[in-house]
Amino acid sequence: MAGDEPLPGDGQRRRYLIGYALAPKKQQSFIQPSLVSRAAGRGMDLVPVDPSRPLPEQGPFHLLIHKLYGEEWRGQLDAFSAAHPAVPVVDPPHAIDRLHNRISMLQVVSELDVPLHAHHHHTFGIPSQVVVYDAAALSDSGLLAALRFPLIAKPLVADGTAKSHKMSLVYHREGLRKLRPPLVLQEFVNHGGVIFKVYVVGAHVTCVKRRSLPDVSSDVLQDASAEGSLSFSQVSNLPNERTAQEYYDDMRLEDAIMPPTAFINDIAAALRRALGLHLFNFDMIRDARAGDRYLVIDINYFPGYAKMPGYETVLTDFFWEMVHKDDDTPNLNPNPNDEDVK
Ligand SMILES: Nc1ncnc2c1ncn2[C@@H]1O[C@H](COP(=O)(O)OP(=O)(O)OP(=O)(O)O)[C@@H](O)[C@H]1O
Ligand SMILES: O=P(O)(O)O[C@H]1[C@H](O)[C@@H](O)[C@H](OP(=O)(O)O)[C@@H](OP(=O)(O)O)[C@H]1O
Ligand SMILES: [Mg+2]
Ligand SMILES: [Mg+2]
Repeated sequence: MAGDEPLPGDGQRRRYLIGYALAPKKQQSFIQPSLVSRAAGRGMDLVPVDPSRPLPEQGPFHLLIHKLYGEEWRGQLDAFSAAHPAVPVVDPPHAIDRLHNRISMLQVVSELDVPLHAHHHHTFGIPSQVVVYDAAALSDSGLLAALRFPLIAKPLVADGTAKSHKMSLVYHREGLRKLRPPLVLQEFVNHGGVIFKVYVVGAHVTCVKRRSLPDVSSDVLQDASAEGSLSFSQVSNLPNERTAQEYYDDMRLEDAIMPPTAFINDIAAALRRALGLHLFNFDMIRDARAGDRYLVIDINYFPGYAKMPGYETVLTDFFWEMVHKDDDTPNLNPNPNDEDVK
């Protein structure tokens, strides 16, 4: 079995097998040779899991990481956990489910318990939003009364498909007609064209700045002849081609001041506890109307970690912690003859 074979010159060291079950695109971006070799250097072998084959035929694993959906896969994971309760599965499907709906995703943020007194005048929350299940509701003025234009229309379901990332910026009521429910209508909040992406890997937290949508001026909102809406997709993930406007945006990106580290860390830790997840990121914007107020607008399961600085080290440390979770003496060399799965 691959994971039980000692490497040449590594005879004294126990090896650990980490199974990953990822869609081909995710596998390509996440499983970089630099990550594989760093993990291997610490005794952990990353091996692909074939979701179409029974898990017991593969492994034995000391840790499973995954970003796959569907009943069949879920059944596989449930059976695996029942047979090997001590082997961590990162993360439990029921906990990931909450991030597949843009209402339940942000509900967690509104219920977070973070001791804000520790952060002076920094506060956080979510933008005002309503869920729309059918087209008739789009002309219900009662439903929209609680919201101020411009709005962002987001597909209710966030399941990783291209469709789930297709958004529209809606300037006035007329622009609502083109929309296809089920969706979330969320207030667009001006934030200086910069978002803060906070990557969480277990206890590790990294915040990076990314380009976002530019602010909407009151002129645009008052221009009745302008288009009622504008469609876009994954603005914070666009390729690096630069127009003149984008050069300008990048200058603003460099100038943008990061939120205080302790503030971000406290939100991340509280989210991690509330969600019961180890691997996710969240997007935060700074409300331009109230300088120290931050709004969480999106949470993603198992995001593009390869874009995070130093991802190999961070992920390798995380894997190490997970495979040694139940050890009494985590930093000592384990018994080389102990080949059992924990
Ligand atoms: N309420 C808002 N106010 C202002 N800008 C917003 C708001 N919501 C979203 N945006 C902008 O739209 C972008 C896309 O929104 P969101 O992050 O919800 O979509 P997503 O497709 O889930 O993104 P990701 O690729 O991170 O999964 C954000 O990165 C941000 O630039
Ligand atoms: O399409 P789904 O399964 O929802 O996942 C995406 C997330 O929504 C994005 O947030 C990831 O990009 P960022 O890591 O830049 O947030 C994005 O990263 P990737 O495209 O590099 O894998 C994806 O993880
Ligand atoms: Mg986002
Ligand atoms: Mg998202």
